[in-house]
Amino acid sequence: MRVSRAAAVLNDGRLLGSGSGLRSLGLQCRTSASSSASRKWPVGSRCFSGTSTARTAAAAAHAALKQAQELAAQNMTPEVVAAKMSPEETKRLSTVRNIGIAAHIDSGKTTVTERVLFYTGRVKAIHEVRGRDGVGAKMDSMELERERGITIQSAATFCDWVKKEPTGETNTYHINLIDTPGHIDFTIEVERAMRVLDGAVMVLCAVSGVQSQTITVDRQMKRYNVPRISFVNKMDRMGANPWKAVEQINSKLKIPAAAIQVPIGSEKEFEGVVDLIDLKCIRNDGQRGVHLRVTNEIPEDLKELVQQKRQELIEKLADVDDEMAELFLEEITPTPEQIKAAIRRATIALKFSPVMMGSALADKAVQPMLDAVCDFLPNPSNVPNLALDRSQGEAPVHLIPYNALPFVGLAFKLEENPYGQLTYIRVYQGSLKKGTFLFNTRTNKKVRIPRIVRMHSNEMEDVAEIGAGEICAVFGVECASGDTFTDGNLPYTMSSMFVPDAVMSLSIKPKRSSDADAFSKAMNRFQREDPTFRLHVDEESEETIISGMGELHLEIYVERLRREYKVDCETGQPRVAYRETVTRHADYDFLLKRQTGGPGDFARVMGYIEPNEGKPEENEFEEQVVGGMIPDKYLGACGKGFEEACRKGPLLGHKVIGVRMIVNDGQTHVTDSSDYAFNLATQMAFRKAFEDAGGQVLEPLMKTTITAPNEFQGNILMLMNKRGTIVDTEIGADDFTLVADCSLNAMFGFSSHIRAATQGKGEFSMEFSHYAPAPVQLQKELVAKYQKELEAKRTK
Ligand SMILES: Nc1nc2c(ncn2[C@@H]2O[C@H](COP(=O)(O)OP(=O)(O)OP(=O)(O)O)[C@@H](O)[C@H]2O)c(=O)[nH]1
Repeated sequence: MRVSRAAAVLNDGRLLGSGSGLRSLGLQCRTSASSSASRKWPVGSRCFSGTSTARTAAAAAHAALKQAQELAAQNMTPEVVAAKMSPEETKRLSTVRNIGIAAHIDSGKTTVTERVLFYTGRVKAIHEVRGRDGVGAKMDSMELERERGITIQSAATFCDWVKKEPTGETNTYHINLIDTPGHIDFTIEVERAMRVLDGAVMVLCAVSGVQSQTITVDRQMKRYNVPRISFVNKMDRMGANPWKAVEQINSKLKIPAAAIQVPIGSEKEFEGVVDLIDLKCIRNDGQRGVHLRVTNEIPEDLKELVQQKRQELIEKLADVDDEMAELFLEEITPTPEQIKAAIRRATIALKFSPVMMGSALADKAVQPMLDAVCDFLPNPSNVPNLALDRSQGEAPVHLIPYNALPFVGLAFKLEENPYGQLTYIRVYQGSLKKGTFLFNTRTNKKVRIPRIVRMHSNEMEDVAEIGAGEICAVFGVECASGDTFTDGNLPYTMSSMFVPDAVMSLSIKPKRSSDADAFSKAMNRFQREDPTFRLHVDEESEETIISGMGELHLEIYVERLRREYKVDCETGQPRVAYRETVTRHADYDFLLKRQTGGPGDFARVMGYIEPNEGKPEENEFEEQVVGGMIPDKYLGACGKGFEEACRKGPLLGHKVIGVRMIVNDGQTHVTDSSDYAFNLATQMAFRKAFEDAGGQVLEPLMKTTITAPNEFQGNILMLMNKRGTIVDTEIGADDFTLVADCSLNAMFGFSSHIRAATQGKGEFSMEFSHYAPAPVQLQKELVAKYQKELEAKRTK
């Protein structure tokens, strides 16, 4: 028997399944295989019976299930899926876009989104981020966001874009849009957006180009195979250079990219763009640039550049697209339609990113970017979406965004608002009607959907039904972030998103004891909404500890407590989330024998602990007892004892990871043995063996990306030598990028060091990479401090 429960509990916060299995099957997957053991579901086991209406419903459900499984059983490309859909479905889906806007901090995501909402008629007036009118951008609805001018939570909205096609006809595209935060501390917001979106607009600053956080966002887009177009914003700024951004997308992000526009004028004189595909000039006119003035006359001084950049675009496309390569080899000049089709194919195939440019703040060239969203980003049927069929050993199956098929959706975000709990759902298959029942595949519970809304930042619009491939929010549904919902007939589950481990913690307590209720209410809510925010009570110090992705992340929650719940808190110093592990094999033989009058406690456990080879962040418990020396009924208690011991390591009281514990022998007593005794004996045996097995403190290493002008390279190298291991450097024409694995401990206060070393021109971003042994001296100091604290408590 293999008890894997310990691993499941201890690995909270890790990637829920890796997806590599699917990839190795040759499937381009956007999901990852869940590793959880599956209960086998008999297909169609939830049958209707009784009335004839019910029987008709049962027959319909059965037919739909069969159709879904037949379609899913074929290894379909999105084209085949599209061919199977009715013309009405194909038409509906062809105009749906689910997109995210993601970028480095302050690149202008929110400002761009505000223009998108204005030009699509979603908002009547434009309000700027930290604008003088004091209103703030629509998508930064939280008071804190407006005050600080940063996005903390991703916000969803939708709008309709009426696109003029080259033929003169118009098509209305329905765009679901998510504006995501730029700060790494709120990275979970980007992760969950990427998990459910079909495409993205990557915004870059025309002066800074690819920045440290652009690289992180790029990794997230790659993790979920999200096709993207790029928008070089801030073309009105001094020093704007879109060509540097294009070069850096190619060199730093390693994505073949080419501009599809050329700027007309630059900096303060920036007027608009020349479209390299249709060879037209596009300028904005009217208040807030609502009108587009499109002309065929290309300014004389731009003609050569336009020629050169158009040729570069065609050559780049020929590198990544077969049809374009053929035309290129035959020296045929492609038509605008052929170029557009090649860009669309290559973008959706993740081989290319078309680059546009403009200035959101100056209301210039945003509309062509919206056209590009429709032209080049996929509709929901263009990207494969997989679920796991639990009736077939979790075999991957394609979901088809077809309204008539049984429902499958993923709850990707929870949020509490004054009307109750709101759950954001991406509908992958089937449609969702108000009042219907859905089945939560994790809890096996049926839930009624009383209300469906479409979100527009913090406002909402009620709808009666939402179609396949769309995003909506529902009220009154008890669930967790990442739960799969089906109609109850499909034994499908979808994998969830990547949840990074918390790396920083601090102690917190309300200043007034009367605030305890409000405090715990707020904490419950924050934890439900944000899987990277955790809370626990330290048993020894009895302190409440919150942990998260960084100082800003925790600071924002402390501030939200004060503002939204009127709870003022005292906080301790930020602490690093260390881990503990073992370095070698050690045997144990532990006897617990206590007689304190009445029934005693007796349990003997024998075996060994060792490093969990190949799984350094997981724990595993295994029993190899022969001859029933420990009966089955106590082995479960041993497993639990191991889990409990791993929650609080012997060295520092931090979590234990990467340890395997084997129980292979033991002894019981007729009257004094119990679950309690075996649980306790295992914990004590573990603690003792931990010492013999070379216990070690691990510290989080952060993948740190630094970008700065080239002249500061020496200074940065000096800074980093003390802090970590440099894993990559890349020197561009003006600035360089350095990637290093740094100990989080060494990074406290790093922002002021980097500012001093680069005259404020350098910047950095950090994300958790892995755990590694802490320096020996630090380990000694930490252990000594912890043991002293324990001793002080014992003698108190
Ligand atoms: N000059 C210039 N400034 C811009 C432009 N777009 C945005 N800005 C300014 O850049 C700053 C940041 O803009 P935001 O839209 O908040 O950027 P963001 O990427 O959403 O920021 P975070 O979500 O906090 O990462 C604001 O002061 C904007 O007014 C632009 O096209 N030109």
